[in-house]
Amino acid sequence: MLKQTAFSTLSTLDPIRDGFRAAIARAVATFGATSPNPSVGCALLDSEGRILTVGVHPKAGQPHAEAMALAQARDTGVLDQARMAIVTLEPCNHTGRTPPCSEALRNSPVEHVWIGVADPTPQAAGGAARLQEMPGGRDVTFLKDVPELADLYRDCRALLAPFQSRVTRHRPWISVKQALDRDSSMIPPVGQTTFTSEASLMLAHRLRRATDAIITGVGTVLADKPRFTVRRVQDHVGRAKRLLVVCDRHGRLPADWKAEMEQSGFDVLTSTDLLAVPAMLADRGVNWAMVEAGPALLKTVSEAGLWDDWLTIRKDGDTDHITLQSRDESPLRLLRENACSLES
Ligand SMILES: NC(=O)C1=CN([C@@H]2O[C@H](COP(=O)(O)OP(=O)(O)OC[C@H]3O[C@@H](n4cnc5c(N)ncnc54)[C@H](OP(=O)(O)O)[C@@H]3O)[C@@H](O)[C@H]2O)C=CC1
Ligand SMILES: Nc1c(N[C@@H]2O[C@H](COP(=O)(O)O)[C@@H](O)[C@H]2O)[nH]c(=O)[nH]c1=O
Repeated sequence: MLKQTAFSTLSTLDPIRDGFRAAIARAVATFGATSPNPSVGCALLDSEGRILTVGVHPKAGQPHAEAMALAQARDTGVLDQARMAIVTLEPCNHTGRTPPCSEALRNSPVEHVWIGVADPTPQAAGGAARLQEMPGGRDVTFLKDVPELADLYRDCRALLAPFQSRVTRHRPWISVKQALDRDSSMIPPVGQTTFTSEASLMLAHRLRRATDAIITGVGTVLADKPRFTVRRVQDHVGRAKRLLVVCDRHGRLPADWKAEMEQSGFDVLTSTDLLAVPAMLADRGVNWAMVEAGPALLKTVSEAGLWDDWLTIRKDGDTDHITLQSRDESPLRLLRENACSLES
């Protein structure tokens, strides 16, 4: 049952749940497009809990999710019906590249703001307090205070995890994707660079789309001459250049392959020290990086605890057996669970 407020006409949390689900699903599709900013979604609901519109932050420098949702509602003539805003991240309270979302919501008919997670940056935090400030204050509820919506709180943390990782740990969220053949070998048959199923490759390409950087080893480059492009799913239109870090201690990286990769939209960097790569990527605004490397580099990644989630795709008959080792707030779990929203 909802806490009764002067304006609350809802008798269940279902519309709030649906609003968060829609905002999260749409925001998941922006993974890989927003860095150095986070992926954020905002749903506007009317007094009956019907979703009026869902907005996302499409790209750094463009409007935030709240501003997008309010603009969409205005453009479609439903803004005056908006009573609740559901945002996966606390509305910002500062003038950055765009004006504060706390003010935009205060200037709207929205009476109640539901917030997924608090903003982890000191510059942007304070939006909830500003929304509640009298006179003209709005009701604010944080998901962490609603035990019935704990699953959505977890999903909002997963949505923010790449950004949160960069700003609080100065390293991107790091996802490993490892394909294993039936005999547990990572080495593809002669003449091939991959051996997993079409569905698994689709997931691998979704992960490429969602991440800002790929970390690989020079052994993989020499063996496979991989393309590392996003092919099986539609990539973000006009996305920033993706980074490719090749761990290479002895300058073995072929110059012609590097030039080809740069032509196909990568910024290619080399590193002689894998352990220094996370901070180097964070310096460049990378929120989420994936590792596509052979057994030698993966051994160090594992031993150094340099990963946040680890996807193992094991060939198993005609299908593959996929396991994900991760913490609660894994964005890769969220990506898998919301796969259909990526194709829309
Ligand atoms: N199944 C799968 O998921 C995948 C399979 N593969 C397969 O793996 C094989 C290649 O594996 P492998 O030879 O192990 O290649 P890797 O991609 O693991 O690259 C190994 C190289 O990385 C460099 N390196 C290792 N540790 C560090 C470190 N701490 N800092 C900096 N550089 C480091 C070393 O370069 P240096 O020699 O300069 O010291 C080493 O030779 C290929 O057959 C490929 O097809 C590749 C990717 C994924
Ligand atoms: N073998 C293997 C993978 N291997 C990774 O994919 C790279 C090839 O990428 P591309 O050139 O873009 O097709 C290869 O070099 C290695 O990094 N990936 C998988 O999803 N499944 C697989 O079975």
